[in-house]
Amino acid sequence: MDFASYIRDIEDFPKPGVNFKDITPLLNNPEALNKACDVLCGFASHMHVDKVVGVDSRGFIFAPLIASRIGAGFVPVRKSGKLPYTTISESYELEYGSETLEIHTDAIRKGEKVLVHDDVLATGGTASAVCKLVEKLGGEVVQCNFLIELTFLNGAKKLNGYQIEALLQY
Ligand SMILES: O=P(O)(O)OC[C@H]1O[C@H](OP(=O)(O)OP(=O)(O)O)[C@H](O)[C@@H]1O
Ligand SMILES: Nc1ncnc2[nH]cnc12
Repeated sequence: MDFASYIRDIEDFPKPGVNFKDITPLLNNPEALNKACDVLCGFASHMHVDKVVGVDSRGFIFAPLIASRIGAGFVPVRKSGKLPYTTISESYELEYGSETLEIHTDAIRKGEKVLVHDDVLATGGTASAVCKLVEKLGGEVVQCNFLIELTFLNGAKKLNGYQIEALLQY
């Protein structure tokens, strides 16, 4: 399937100079949505995964679908102030700003195998902050998987040592 034909480029969003990859046309098409989910699950078919961590907010679209299909639990990592129970946090820089992410302290147990999912890997700031949160709780990141990797922003370098998979690379 030509997944790239379902990704729309939006120039200068959310800031001048950023070419935003809009995934909503892919989500809007039932066949593309289902097949994209198949591929993302396929990336993890050879490994045991206890938890799939999805990143607020676009990471929440596929992460629970992947978790449900592969028989893992889903863990939301949220922007600060949104999670109600005890949290730990990490601050980071991303392609167009800076943010703080939080995770519930009881979301991952020591030794659990964790798949980190997000829609886009750009500079890698977000995903590397998520990996730090998982590891602070004693989890082992077995894969970071994305719908889209923007290779020219070198996010993979920031995730050095982690297995990275992406459905589409630009
Ligand atoms: O690799 P990076 O440079 O860190 O960028 C990638 C992150 O940027 C986007 O999230 P954003 O913070 O825009 O939030 P959203 O999902 O709520 O739109 C995207 O969904 C990733 O989480
Ligand atoms: N260029 C981009 N398009 C969509 N999401 C992003 N997150 C960070 N950079 C992005």
